[in-house]
Amino acid sequence: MQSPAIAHRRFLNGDAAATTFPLFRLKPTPSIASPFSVRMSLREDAPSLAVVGVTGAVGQEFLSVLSDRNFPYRSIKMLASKRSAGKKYTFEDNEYVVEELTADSFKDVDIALFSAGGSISKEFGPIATNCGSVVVDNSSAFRMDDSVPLVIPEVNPDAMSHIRIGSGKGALIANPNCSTIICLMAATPLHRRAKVLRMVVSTYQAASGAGAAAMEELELQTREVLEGKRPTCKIFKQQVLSVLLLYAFNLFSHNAPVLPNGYNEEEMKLVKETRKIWNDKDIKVTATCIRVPVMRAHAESVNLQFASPLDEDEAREILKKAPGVVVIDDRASNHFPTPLEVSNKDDVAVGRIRRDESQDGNYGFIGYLCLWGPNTQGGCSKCCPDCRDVAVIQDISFCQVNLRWKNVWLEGEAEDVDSGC
Ligand SMILES: NC(=O)C1=CN([C@@H]2O[C@H](COP(=O)(O)OP(=O)(O)OC[C@H]3O[C@@H](n4cnc5c(N)ncnc54)[C@H](OP(=O)(O)O)[C@@H]3O)[C@@H](O)[C@H]2O)C=CC1
Ligand SMILES: N[C@@H](CC(=O)OP(=O)(O)O)C(=O)O
Repeated sequence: MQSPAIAHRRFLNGDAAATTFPLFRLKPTPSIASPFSVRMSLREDAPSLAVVGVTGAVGQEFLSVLSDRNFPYRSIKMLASKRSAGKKYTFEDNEYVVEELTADSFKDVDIALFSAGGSISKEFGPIATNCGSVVVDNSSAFRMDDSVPLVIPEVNPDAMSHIRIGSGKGALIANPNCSTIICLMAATPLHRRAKVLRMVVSTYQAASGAGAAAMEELELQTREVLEGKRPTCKIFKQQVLSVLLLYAFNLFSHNAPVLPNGYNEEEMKLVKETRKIWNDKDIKVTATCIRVPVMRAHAESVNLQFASPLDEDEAREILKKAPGVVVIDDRASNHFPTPLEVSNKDDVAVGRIRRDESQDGNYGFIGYLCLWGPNTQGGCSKCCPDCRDVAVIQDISFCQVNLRWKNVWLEGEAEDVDSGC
């Protein structure tokens, strides 16, 4: 049996020889470059970037999206732990050496994309902003900090409208949890029309959300089980007793720690982050998060209760027009979103759209969402030279690389600020 290509490896294995991008591409329809298209990503007038956690699943996805979007940059620093220092990657025909992340890493860095875990963000995020970098942080470290915007570009871009890249003034932008992003990408357009009072979410989360090691373990365990071998279990453990969990051919409650109220942290992120992003402390949200043996692309069932009636057909039309959302909802052929179908696609796919018959009138709605990784809706990361919208990277699913910073880059003159670096 041939090994399925795991896209997170596309820049990995760079130890000895430089790795050429891309090792694996899962894009169903490879784009055919127009004879007139000119790659303009590497350019002197573009921001300098740093990717913190570049060797990880999310970091690799950052690189992939930067490349796919033709994101403009004048330089990229590839940063990871001491373990990875010295690894070489080839990205867009240039060779890079992974550097150890240190307090000196952010000199002259305009945009720092962080995906090395919460503790690294807590330690190095402020260092980077003091150096004048705009940090897009994928961890949960600053999400609930009142002074830090928690942004889904399609939902609440205004929350970061005051931030300017290249101004010399650093800033932090937090990326929501992947399950929150998926849910709100679809629920927000409906919320704007009929006001959501209550939301019940059940998730089916892929291995990718747990990092590169979990993806590798799922693949390995699957092989071992099929070959009749004892499966290797290292990644997922039960809380307290540390009993190891078999992931292949199984599913279990999300591996995030369970809190005293019985919810796990992943579930409570959905609750708290929704309130912050919608700026609505009264919104009622309840969630159940489950890890399923799918390599990538999270799925969710979302049940909404509205303040005003909303007709099913109108809901479908709203979703069809929603930025970053695609409707796959063919009842006749039982064709709805699947993780495999959305893998490597940009949009949140929504299907199973139907009135909730357990609620009176048209006040209830059920949908099923599926999403993989990068989500840029009409993002200007294509970067025509006069384009003033620049993509923003944000993390969706395991990468949630959804870079759409409205009017952040190329706006205003850089101020002469002493960054202290
Ligand atoms: N917003 C969201 O929904 C999601 C956010 N995330 C965030 O991204 C983080 C990374 O996820 P993922 O890529 O899946 O994890 P991986 O385990 O695949 O990668 C971890 C990365 O962090 C780096 N790292 C670890 N320790 C250090 C250190 N001391 N100094 C510098 N770099 C270090 C690793 O480098 P090395 O290879 O050298 O060890 C590696 O590049 C998560 O911890 C989470 O905070 C992840 C998934 C979803
Ligand atoms: N949401 C990821 C875990 C994660 O990294 O979440 P967060 O970004 O909130 O730390 C998952 O699928 O498990």
